[in-house]
Amino acid sequence: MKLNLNIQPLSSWLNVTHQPLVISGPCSAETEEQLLATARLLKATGKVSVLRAGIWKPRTRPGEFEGIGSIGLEWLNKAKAETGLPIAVEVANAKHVKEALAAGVDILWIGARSTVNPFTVQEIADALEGHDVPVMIKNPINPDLSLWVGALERINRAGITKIAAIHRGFSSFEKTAFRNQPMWDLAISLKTLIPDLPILNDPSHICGSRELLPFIAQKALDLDMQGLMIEAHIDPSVAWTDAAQQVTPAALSEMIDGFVLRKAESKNPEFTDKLAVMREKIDQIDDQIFQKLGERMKIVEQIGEFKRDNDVTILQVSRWDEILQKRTAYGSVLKLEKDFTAKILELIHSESIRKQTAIMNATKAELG
Ligand SMILES: O=C(O)C(=O)C[C@]1(C(=O)O)C=C[C@@H](O)C=C1
Repeated sequence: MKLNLNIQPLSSWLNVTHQPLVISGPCSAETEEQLLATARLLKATGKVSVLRAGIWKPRTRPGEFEGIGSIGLEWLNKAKAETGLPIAVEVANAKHVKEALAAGVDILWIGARSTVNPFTVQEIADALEGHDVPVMIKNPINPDLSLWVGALERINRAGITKIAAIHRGFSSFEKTAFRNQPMWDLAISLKTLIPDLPILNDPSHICGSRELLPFIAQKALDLDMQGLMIEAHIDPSVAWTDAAQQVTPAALSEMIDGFVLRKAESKNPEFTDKLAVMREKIDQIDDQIFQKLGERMKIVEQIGEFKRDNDVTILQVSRWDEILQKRTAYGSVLKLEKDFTAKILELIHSESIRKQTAIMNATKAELG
């Protein structure tokens, strides 16, 4: 399924001065000096297209630094005047939107803790009505694609067509090396649902620590994401917020130099010919897989009828266990990941159960 949003291509509203698009700046604007010094160095790299800074910070606990507030808009404008970089800030309510628009902020973004709440997103959307400002929408903290889509729709319905999504990872109880789980599948599903939507990646919030940044940023680029938002600070060791995930402008510049830029397609005929041959093979194999799945389901239906006529239960735990063990072992011989095999088998089993349940519950009339 595709969703129809009225979206302008990123290139029509954002001047990307260096590939890939990098939006950078401190997690928080702390002082005028810190912001200006960071902005100057970022500009000097020649690799940053937009300056970002948080001035209203949604913090988990009260009493933490909650952002420098509106004065930060003046500092951002000074940085803009000096460097020529367009400026971006996070907005979380109508008051923020009004102040940011009055200050001439070039790009607004909605944070993960706001996207999660449709009331907040609607309040922001209402405040945006009649303005032609670009808006970037981070994924909600929880892995709920509909909430993310809903937020994009609300902003789009307010008449905003310069829209992008930002993938910043998802909160989870699971303890891993990441601060927020990337769950790439969700970003891929969003792109599949709204192909015109530019999606940027925010490796800083996914990683939570600067060491992992290049790996996640490269993966995002390899997944054809259209840009990166990476936090940078003149001296991350003394940053007031998110010190572990910020990098110096020099480190950012080095990281960008290390990226391998891959294009979505190649026009080289040698490449396209070989790819076409390999894709033809994939098409044939997929046809065979579906043919076999269809055949399997026919037998599952026959078993369902047989069970119904003999009053035998649908679920057969020991048989299914036997299948799981055999197929998993065979899968690993074929170098298939255990997880992958398990997911496919689970899907097949639940479809078998669905089909047999329908057969068991069919009325005599339906059976003919
Ligand atoms: O073997 C059966 O009894 C079936 O109905 C087939 C099947 C399967 O899909 O392989 C389906 C449901 C059972 O739980 C076990 C296996």
